[in-house]
Amino acid sequence: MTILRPILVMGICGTGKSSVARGLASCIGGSFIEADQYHDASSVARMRAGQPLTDDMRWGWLDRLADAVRNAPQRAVLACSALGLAHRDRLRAGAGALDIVFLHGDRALIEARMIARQDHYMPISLIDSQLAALQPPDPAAEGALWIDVALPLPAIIDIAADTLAPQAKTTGGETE
Ligand SMILES: Nc1ncnc2c1ncn2[C@@H]1O[C@H](COP(=O)(O)OP(=O)(O)O)[C@@H](O)[C@H]1O
Ligand SMILES: O=C(O)[C@H](O)[C@@H](O)[C@H](O)[C@H](O)COP(=O)(O)O
Repeated sequence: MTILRPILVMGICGTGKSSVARGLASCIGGSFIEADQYHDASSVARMRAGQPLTDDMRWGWLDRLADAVRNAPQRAVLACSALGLAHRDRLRAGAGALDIVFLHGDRALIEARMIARQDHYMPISLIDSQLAALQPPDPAAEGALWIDVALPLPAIIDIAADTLAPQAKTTGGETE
């Protein structure tokens, strides 16, 4: 039996983390984990008010996420911004080594998608602080697959599944 690494789908707000991670988990028989659901209420209120989180507000959140990844019944597929190297290191400290899908793209495109997105607490004004905090993951050192979000969602999911879980994709399951 092969031990597969959990998958982190990361990027700034509006890049499609939730959409890609949900679709990828469904495609490979993994467990989708949505980081937005692990914030405490004060963090959500702060972002809703247009204030970025500080690292002190992020550590506990990242630790809860690492627990969720470790305890996932199937291969975890985590949608989480994980903008900085220190944030990813914190996840890895609790959850072990990760495969990474890094969603990146044109700022204007991402902004347009955030404007079109309904019912989300994250204001468009936080794009700038997200970009300032972003430390793109090194493809070699961190094992990160970079995908341009200009691609259609099904194509992004296909590339990620083909690269990170080809057997699960073709067999419809992870056990072997
Ligand atoms: N590849 C894509 N092409 C077109 N629209 C997309 C794509 N990925 C995501 N979207 C849309 O963009 C918006 C932001 O996606 P979402 O998954 O909420 O991003 P994030 O979780 O990174 O904030 C949503 O309305 C989603 O339906
Ligand atoms: O989908 C989004 O818009 C983001 O994922 C957002 O909801 C997330 O909660 C923040 O990114 C907080 O975390 P950071 O400030 O560490 O990115």
